[in-house]
Amino acid sequence: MSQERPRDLAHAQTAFASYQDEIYLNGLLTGEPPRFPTGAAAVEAAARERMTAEAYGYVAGGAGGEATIRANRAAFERRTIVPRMLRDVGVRDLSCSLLGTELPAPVLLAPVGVLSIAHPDAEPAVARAAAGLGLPMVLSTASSVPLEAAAEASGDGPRWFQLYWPKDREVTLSLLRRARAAGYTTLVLTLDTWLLGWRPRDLDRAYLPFLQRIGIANYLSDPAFLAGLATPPEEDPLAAVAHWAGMFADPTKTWEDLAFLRAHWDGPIVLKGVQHPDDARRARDAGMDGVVVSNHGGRQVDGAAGSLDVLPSVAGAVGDDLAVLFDSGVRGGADILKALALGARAVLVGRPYVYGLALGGEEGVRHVLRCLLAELDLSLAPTGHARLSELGPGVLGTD
Ligand SMILES: Cc1cc2nc3c(=O)[nH]c(=O)nc-3n(C[C@H](O)[C@H](O)[C@H](O)COP(=O)(O)O)c2cc1C
Ligand SMILES: O=C(O)C(=O)c1ccccc1
Repeated sequence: MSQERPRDLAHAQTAFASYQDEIYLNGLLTGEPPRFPTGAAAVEAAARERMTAEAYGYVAGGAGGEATIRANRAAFERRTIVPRMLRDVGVRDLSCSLLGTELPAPVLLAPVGVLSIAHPDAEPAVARAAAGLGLPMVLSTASSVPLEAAAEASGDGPRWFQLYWPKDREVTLSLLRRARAAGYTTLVLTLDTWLLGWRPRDLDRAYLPFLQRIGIANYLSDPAFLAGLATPPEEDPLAAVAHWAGMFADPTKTWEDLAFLRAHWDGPIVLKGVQHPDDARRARDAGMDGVVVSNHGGRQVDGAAGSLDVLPSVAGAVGDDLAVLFDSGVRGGADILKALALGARAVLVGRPYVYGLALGGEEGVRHVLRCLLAELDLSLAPTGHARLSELGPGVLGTD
C-alpha cells in the first residue's frame, strides 16, 4: 500500500505541518512568542479584546440560549480518533477536487456577512488570505463590499458565491449575472436563513448591522435594486434599508422554485443548511450538485441537533451522488478529520477566520488558516493517514 503513494507531490500539499517549525524557529530566533495565539479559543479571546462588544456579540452569538452552539461542539468532543501505526505517513496529500474546484486541503471559508464590523479591511483581506493558500472563499451576499471588489482581491484564487435569494426576480438575476461575470464558479444557496433567528445577544443591544447600511453593499451597487428605489440611497438611506429589508429573502420559497435557479446558473449549485436526509435527497432530485450539512453555526434554531450528529445520515443518503460538505463547530484540525471520517468531502469554517481578521486583518486570517491546515496535517500523520481517501468511520472510536 505504501508503494502506491506518490513521493513527488507538489510541496504545497505536504508543507502544512511546516508552520509548526516556522513558529518554533521564529521564537528561537527572536525570543518572542508568535504574534497571534494558535488555539481557536485563544484567538477568539484575543479578538474579543479588539472588537466592539456589539460586533463580538454578533459574531459569537447564536439563537436563544445557544444550546445548538454547544451541541455543535459537544458532537465533536464526544467522538474520538483511534490512531493507527507504522503506515508510512512521511508524505501526505491533503488535496481534493470539489465540483471542479481543486483544493490543496478540504477547507473552505464559510460565507460570513458584514465582515467590516470585525476589521476595516473586511472581505478583501479575507479573499487575499484565502487565495494565498489556494482555499476557496465563499463570498456572502451580505458582504460589506461589492462582490466585484472581493473577486478582484482574490486574484487567481478559487471563488464561490453564497446567495441569499431575494424576493425580487430582477435583483436575483442581476446578482447571478454579476457573480458569474466576476468569476465565481459555484453558487451556494443558503436555505436556513430566510428569517433571522432569535438572537438575544443582538436583541439586547438592538444591534443589527444592516440597519446601519453595513452588509448591503451588493444591493446598493446593483442596478436592479437601485431601479426599485424612488430616491437614491444617499438622499434617503432609511428608504434604501427598508427596501433591502423587504426583499432580502422570501420565506415562501419551496423545492419547486429551485428549477428557476438551476435554469439561471450554469455552474454547480450547493444547498447550505441541509440537516435531514430526505431534504438531501430532494436536493439531488432537484438537480443540485452538493449540500452543506450546516445549522448556521447555531445561529438560527436553538435546540437544533449538533451538525456533526446529523452528518452521517445525510452522507449515507446522498454521499454517492452529491458533494457533501459540512460546517458548524469546526475549530481545529482534528475536527476536520472527524467530519471527513463521518462522510464530509470538505468543511467550511466560519467564526475562527473572522476572529483572525479582527486580530490582524489579512495576516490574522492567514495565520488562522495556516494553523488549521497544520493541525489537520498533524492530526492525519500521527493517526496513520497520508491521504483523505483513507478516512472513514473506522478511524473513529465506537463509544
Ligand atoms: C457573523 C456571521 C455571519 C454569517 N453570515 C452568513 C451569511 O451571510 N451567509 C451564510 O450562508 N451564512 C452565514 N453565516 C453562517 C456561516 O456560513 C457558517 O454556516 C457558520 O458560521 C459555521 O459555523 P462556525 O462559525 O461554527 O464555523 C454567518 C456566520 C457568522 C458567525
Ligand atoms: O448573521 C447571520 O448569521 C447571517 O447569516 C446573515 C448575514 C447577513 C444577512 C442576514 C443574515
